[in-house]
Amino acid sequence: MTSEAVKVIVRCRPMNEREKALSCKAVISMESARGQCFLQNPAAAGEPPKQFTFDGAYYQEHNTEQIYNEIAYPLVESVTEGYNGTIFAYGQTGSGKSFTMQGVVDPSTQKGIIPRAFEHIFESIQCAENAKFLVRASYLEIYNEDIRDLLGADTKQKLELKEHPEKGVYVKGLSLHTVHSVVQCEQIMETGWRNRAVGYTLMNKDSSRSHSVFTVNVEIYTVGPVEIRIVP
Ligand SMILES: Nc1ncnc2c1ncn2[C@@H]1O[C@H](COP(=O)(O)OP(=O)(O)OP(=O)(O)O)[C@@H](O)[C@H]1O
Repeated sequence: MTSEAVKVIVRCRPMNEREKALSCKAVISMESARGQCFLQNPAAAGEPPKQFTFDGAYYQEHNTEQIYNEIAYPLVESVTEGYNGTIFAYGQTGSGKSFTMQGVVDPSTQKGIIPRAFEHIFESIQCAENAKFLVRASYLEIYNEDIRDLLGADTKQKLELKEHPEKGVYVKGLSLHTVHSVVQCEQIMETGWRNRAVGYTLMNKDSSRSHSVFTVNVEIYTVGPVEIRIVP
């Protein structure tokens, strides 16, 4: 387990074509080894930059493989051991949340955190001795305060947020899909992705315009001394 319960990292993407065409200047610089990020006010060039420190600072040349290995790997590893974990991407439209979480196939170093987590989980399952696993996935979207099941029979139907005294907060009626392989996980991710509300913003022509939560639920049945750990 890592020492801290919550880690915060920052990632800066390269300029897009629109920003290049407008001759935009980068106001961010980073000292990645120290997790430091510097913001220069372009209207006050003489002033020292504002400085922020994170658990990780990833600049334009860094890729998702590095971010996964350094940040996500220990968290996903702990999930395969029976703990809960969440990876949460936050940022304005066009900042690269989908690029980091979902990623691209080419180059392979930029494959997203979600497909990397699939591979990681199924590799752990293959290596595990004396344990059986049940892996299920769900994918929901929050758009204009409404919750929709991206993998449900009716993806337009609004679902309700409920609270259970033992289970905690949950979405009533959200479908759970049993998956047996990385390929099945990828298919589910693609299906859900196609059902998301997309649109155009000035910053991003393929903006998702919504929040989404992809959950992998791993149940571990240890064979031998009776022990069952359920990871929602
Ligand atoms: N690290 C990166 N390297 C190269 N291209 C990137 C990087 N991050 C983002 N991009 C590109 O920038 C564009 C916007 O990224 P993305 O769609 O991931 O933003 P987003 O934060 O998910 O936006 P929205 O909230 O509008 O859905 C995409 O074309 C994506 O390919």
